[in-house]
Amino acid sequence: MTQISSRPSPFDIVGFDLDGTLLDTSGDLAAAVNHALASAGRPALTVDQVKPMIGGGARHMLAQGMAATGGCDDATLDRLHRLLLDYYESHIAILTRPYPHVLAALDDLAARGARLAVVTNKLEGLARKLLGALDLTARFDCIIGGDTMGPGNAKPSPKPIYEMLARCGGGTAAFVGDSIFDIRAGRAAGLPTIACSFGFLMQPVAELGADAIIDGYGELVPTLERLAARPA
Ligand SMILES: O=C(O)COP(=O)(O)O
Ligand SMILES: [Mg+2]
Repeated sequence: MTQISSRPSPFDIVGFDLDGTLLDTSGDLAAAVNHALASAGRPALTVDQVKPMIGGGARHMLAQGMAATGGCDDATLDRLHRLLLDYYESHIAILTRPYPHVLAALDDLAARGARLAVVTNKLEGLARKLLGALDLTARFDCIIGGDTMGPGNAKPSPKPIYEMLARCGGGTAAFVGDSIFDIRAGRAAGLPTIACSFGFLMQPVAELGADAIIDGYGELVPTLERLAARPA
C-alpha cells in the first residue's frame, strides 16, 4: 500500500496514459471490437488477443482485429470504426476499472502537491466520458486525447505531452505508460518515463526503452522518487 507522506512530490507534474496504465479497459474494448467484427461476419477475438492491439487509438485496434480475421478495405474499416465507437460509447464502463492501488497512488501524489494529467490516444470525448463514469475526472488537471492536437499529432508525437506541460503550468514532469507510443512520446518531450508491466504490452516491457518499470502502483511513488534523484 502506498504510504501517504508530507514530503513534496518528486515531480511537479505526473502524466499518465489511460488504457492499460490507469485503467484496465480491455474487457469493454474487446466487446466493442467483437461487436464490429460480428457485424462483418468475423469470429470473435479473446480479450488477450485484443490487449496488444490497444494503445494506438480505436481505428488502429480495429484494423488489427480485421487483419487478424481476414483483412479489409479502408471504406469497410471506416464504417466499422463508426460502429465500434458508437457501441463503445454506450458500453464504456461495464467492465473497466482502475488497476489496483491506482487511487492511493494518485491521492498520495496529489496530497504532496503534484499536478496530475491524462494523455491518451483515445478520442478526448470518450476519455472524458470514461473518467466521468468512474468519477475520476476531478483528479486530473488536464485530459488530452488522441484528437486533441489535431490529425497526426497523437502519441508517439511529443505534441500532446508538450500540451500537458503547458496546461499544467510547467515544471518538472514524468510520464507513465504501457505502450511504445507512450514511451516514445515521453522521451521525445525530454521526460523520464515509466512503463507498466501489467499493461497491454505490444512487446516485452523491457524492450519499451523506459527509464523504469513498475509491476504495480505501490511501486509508482518510490520509482518517481528514484528518477527525480538521478543526476541530470
Ligand atoms: O488505443 C486507445 O484507444 C487508447 O490507448 P491509450 O489510452 O493507451 O493511449
Ligand atoms: Mg495504453
